[in-house]
Order: sequence, then structure tokens, then C-alpha cells
Amino acid sequence: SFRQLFPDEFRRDLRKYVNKVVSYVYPYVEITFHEYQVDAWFERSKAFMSIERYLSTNSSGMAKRLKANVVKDSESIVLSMEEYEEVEDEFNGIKVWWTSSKKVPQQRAFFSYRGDEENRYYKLTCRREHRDIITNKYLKYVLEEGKAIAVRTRQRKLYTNNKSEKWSSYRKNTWSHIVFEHPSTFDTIAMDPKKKKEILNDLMTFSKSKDYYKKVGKSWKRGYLLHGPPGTGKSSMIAAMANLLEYDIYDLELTSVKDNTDLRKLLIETSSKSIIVIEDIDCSLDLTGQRKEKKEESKEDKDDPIKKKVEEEEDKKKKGSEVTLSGLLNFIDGLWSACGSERLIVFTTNYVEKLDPALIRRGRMDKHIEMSYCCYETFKVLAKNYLDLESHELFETISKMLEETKMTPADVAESLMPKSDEESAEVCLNKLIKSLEVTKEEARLKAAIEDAKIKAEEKDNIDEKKDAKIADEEGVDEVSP
Ligand SMILES: Nc1ncnc2c1ncn2[C@@H]1O[C@H](COP(=O)(O)OP(=O)(O)OP(=O)(O)O)[C@@H](O)[C@H]1O
Ligand SMILES: [Mg+2]
Repeated sequence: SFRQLFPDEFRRDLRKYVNKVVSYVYPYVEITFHEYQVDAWFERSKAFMSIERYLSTNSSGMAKRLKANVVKDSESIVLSMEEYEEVEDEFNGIKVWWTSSKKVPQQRAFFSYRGDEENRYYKLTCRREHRDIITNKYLKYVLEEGKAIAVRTRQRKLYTNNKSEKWSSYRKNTWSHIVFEHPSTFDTIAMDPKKKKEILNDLMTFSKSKDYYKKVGKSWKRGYLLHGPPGTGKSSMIAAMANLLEYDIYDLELTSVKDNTDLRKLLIETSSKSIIVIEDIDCSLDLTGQRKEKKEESKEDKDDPIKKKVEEEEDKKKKGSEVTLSGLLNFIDGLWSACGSERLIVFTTNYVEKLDPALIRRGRMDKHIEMSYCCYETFKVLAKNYLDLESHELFETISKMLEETKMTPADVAESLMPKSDEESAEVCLNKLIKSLEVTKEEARLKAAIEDAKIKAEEKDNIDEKKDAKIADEEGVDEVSP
């Protein structure tokens, strides 16, 4: 055999010699990047993904055969080159070549989590003399660029903890999500421009203050309380915030959280750069602590097992969750809330005065934002958005009417929206005026009825007093001899 023919020493020399010749005639360096690394079971290599994204935007135009990958969970498509395709790239005038190929495993591991997937890899080839600049500078550039592309094309997500029945048996209390695509932005939100600017500044400052929060020893998060009547744009505002900062949204449904432990679990599973939203906080948590009272009724029904069962079920539904105020406070600013960073917590409510002061003190809810009925400034934004109108002779009338009438931006927007192609801006403005008149009249009637009620009550009171007085006098009569 080979070994017998040539002694060891000679073989070593031979290999050296061969290597030398090869490197002489093959003046290239090759670096490979595998999709999966040996020590990471199912996580795709970050470098591989960055390269994939980099190549997909920068050079896939040059490759002749492309492959479309739908990136898991994000529904965006990454075009990458087919296997065994080669593309050329240039960096500071230096040419490099990328090829993509795959290694089909000869022997499948007994425990293969990844199933049948082959191990794909990218191979970077450059000339030997450029080795340093390519490994130090070019690769760094590629990885960073890839990451930046990922951020740019990232699909944001809307999470909810509302469990679907189908999964609830074995996937309890986790988040499920869909792609978040709400069109609301700070341009489309109608409110007092000064207030809007203030909120915008607040958000931008927050998103840039990583170091500041660290310096003052606070975890990097901020609480907002949005309050106001229904239809004034609270939910739209949250969507606009998410769009501005490019955060994910976690829409927390408190009534389907079992207890405080559950709440903490959900919190731990949220990611950074996100908004945690609890809508209608006054409805989802019994803050007055009267929840326990319901239980002691109908003792006679105890014997009837069916009735009892039904009642229990109903009770459960009504009760919903055992999350307590202190549990919620802990969720907002307890020790666990510091896991993850760059987060907004937003509460919405229709009745700010119903909330426990502990819940909304500064530090928990740092900024209170009131969304209110439509004023003239709000109307102007809506007119611009819905009708492309900056001014109109009817604006003055509307301005006056808005001062006297409480109408939500949602209602104003509904009137302004053209219902057919023939409806001109002027028709829409007139529709709004009509609608304002109706609202005003309704408000007047309502007030009149309230007034009448109060008067009737007063009269009743007076009558009662009179009766009492008469009775008293009669009583006196009776007692006195
Ligand atoms: N300030 C606003 N600017 C722009 N559009 C608004 C505004 N307020 C309401 N709208 C419109 O009305 C609709 C309802 O508003 P939204 O859902 O944000 O109200 P909300 O305050 O969250 O109400 P609720 O208290 O009932 O949840 C939105 O789809 C939006 O088109
Ligand atoms: Mg809402």
C-alpha cells in the first residue's frame, strides 16, 4: 500500500509540497458559513441569515436562478440564489465571489430535530492577498448590512394572549400573533397639534434614551395612560405609536389571564421594542375589590347539582381572572418588569376617575394623555385627511358648532367620508353640519329630560317632607292629651 511504499517522513514532505504547489496555483481563500452550526440545534446561524439577506438585496439581481424563501413568521420573501449559483461582489475595488451550496448529510443523526433539511452554506472566495481586508472589513460590513436589512424589512407583530379553544389544552397562556399592519400614523391622528407634537417628542426622546435610563437607574420603559370617551382615537393612537417607533404590540387581555403567576409568565415572554397594551383597564380588572361578594347567594339551590354546576361555570366566566391590583402593579414596575427593555406600557380607559390612584401615579403611568371630543383643530386634520381640504367657507360654521356640541372624532370622520363617487367635499361638509345639528338637538333633549327628572325628584322630596311633617304633627296630636 501507499504506507508501505513511502515512509512517514516522505509522506509528510510530500503533503507539504503538494500544499505549496496548490496554494501557488490556487491563489484564493475560501470561507464557508453554514446555515446550522453544530452546537445550535435548531437556530439558524445569525451570520448565515445576515449573508442571505445581504446577498438577496445586493446581488440576487445578478444570479440567474433565484429561490424564494418565505421567512418563517414574517411573511416577507427573501430571494436568495439557488444552490451552486455564483455571484460576484465588490468591496473597495476588490472582487469577491459568493457561492451557495448544500451538504446532504451522509448519515442522518438519530436525533434530527431539523428533519430532512440539508445543511446549506455560503462560500466566500477572495484572492489570497486580500484576505485581511476581506475578513476584517468586508465581512463585518456584510453582517451589519444584513442585520440592517432585516430591521428594515421586519414585519411587526400584533400579539394577543386570547387563547383559542383549539390550542388551549396544551398551549396555555402564551402569546399568539398575526402580522401588524395598522395604517394609523401620527399624520392621520386628529388632535390638537400642540398636544400631538408633545407626545411625538416624548416618544422620540424615550426611544433614544437608553443611556439616560441606565444612568438614572431606571429600567428602560415608559407608561402611558390614554383616557377619553369611546371613539376619540385611543386605539388609533396606540397603533400610531407602534408605527412611529416600529415596535411590536402585545395586546394583553386581562380577563383571560388566570392569575398573577400567569401574568408574570406572559410578561417574561414579551420581547424588547414593544408596546404592552391593556385596553379598558377599568373593565378588565375589578379595582374596587368587590369581586368576592357574589358567592353567597341562593343557599336553597345547593341540592341541585346541575344548577350548581351551571352556576359555577357562570361564575368562572364572570370572574374571568384572579389577577389583583397588586399583581398588575408588580407587572408594571416590579422586579420582573425589568426583563427586556425599550418598552411602552399603555392603558386605555373611558373613565379615568374610576381607576385606583396607585395604578396611575407617575412612575407607573408616566404620561396621561386625554383624547377628547372633536374640536376645531381636530376637525381640520380630519378634513385634510378625509377630503383633502385645507379651508372652505363652511369651516367657520362648523367651528362654531363644534364649540357647542360634543362629537367624537370617530363620528366626525364618519360624516366626512364620501359615501359615493358623486359626493363632493361640500356635500360631506354639509352632512357633518346636519349631523352636528342632530347631535346638538339630542344633547338638548337629553339635558331637558335630566332636568325634568331632577325637578321631579326634588318635588318628591319636598312632598315627602311635607307628608312627614303632617305625620309628625298628627303624631304630636296623638301624644298630647
Ligand atoms: N383622533 C382621531 N383621529 C383620527 N381618527 C380618529 C380619531 N378618533 C377616532 N378616529 C376614527 O374613529 C375610529 C375609532 O377610533 P378608536 O378605535 O381609536 O377609538 P377609541 O378611543 O379606541 O374608542 P374605544 O374607547 O371605544 O375603544 C378609528 O378607526 C378612526 O378612524
Ligand atoms: Mg379602543
